[in-house]
Amino acid sequence: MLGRLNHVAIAVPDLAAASAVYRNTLGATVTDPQALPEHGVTVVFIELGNTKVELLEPLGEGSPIAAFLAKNPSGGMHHVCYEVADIVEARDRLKASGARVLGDGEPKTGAHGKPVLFLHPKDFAGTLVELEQV
Ligand SMILES: CC[C@@H](C(=O)O)C(=O)SCCNC(=O)CCNC(=O)[C@H](O)C(C)(C)COP(=O)(O)OP(=O)(O)OC[C@H]1O[C@@H](n2cnc3c(N)ncnc32)[C@H](O)[C@@H]1OP(=O)(O)O
Ligand SMILES: [Co+2]
Repeated sequence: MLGRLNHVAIAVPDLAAASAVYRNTLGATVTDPQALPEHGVTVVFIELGNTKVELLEPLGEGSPIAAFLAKNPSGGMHHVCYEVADIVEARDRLKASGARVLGDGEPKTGAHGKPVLFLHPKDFAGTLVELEQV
C-alpha cells in the first residue's frame, strides 16, 4: 500500500525562528510560508532531495497541533507522510482492518494540492500518519 516517504513534519511554536535555523544554521532551502486555514496550520517545506521536512505552526482557533505544542512547547516531530496511489482504497482497507481515520474520514486537499488523510497515532506505533495520494 505504501509508496515513498513524502515528508516528516515538525510542529514548532515559531515558524520564522525554526525556518531561520534550517536556513542559516543547517544551510537548507526553505519555502515561503503557506497559510492553510482549512488545516489550522501555516507550513514551510525544506526539500532534501530524497524527501521533505514540513515545519508546522498553529493557525487560528482550534488548530489540530495546539495540544501537541502545549505538551511539547519547544516543538517536536509531529507526523510522517507516506504516498499512496489510491487514497480511498487505502482508507477503506485500513478502516476494514480496524484503524481509525481522523476527521470525517474524507480526504482533504493538502499542502501540495493532493488528497490527504490522517490516521490515529495510537493505531500506528504512537506515530500520527498522513497519507497523500500522488
Ligand atoms: C498542511 C496540510 C497537511 C499536509 O499537506 O502536509 C498537514 O500536514 S496538516 C497537519 C496538521 N493536521 C493534523 O494533524 C490533522 C490530524 N490530527 C488530529 O486530528 C489531531 O492532532 C489528533 C492526532 C487526533 C490529536 O489530537 P489532540 O487534540 O492533539 O490530542 P488527543 O488528546 O486527542 O490525543 C490522543 C492521544 O494521541 C497522542 N498524540 C496526539 N498527537 C500526536 C502526535 N502528533 N504524535 C503522536 N501522538 C500524538 C496524545 O498525546 C494522546 O495520547 P495520550 O496522552 O497517551 O492519551
Ligand atoms: Co503533513
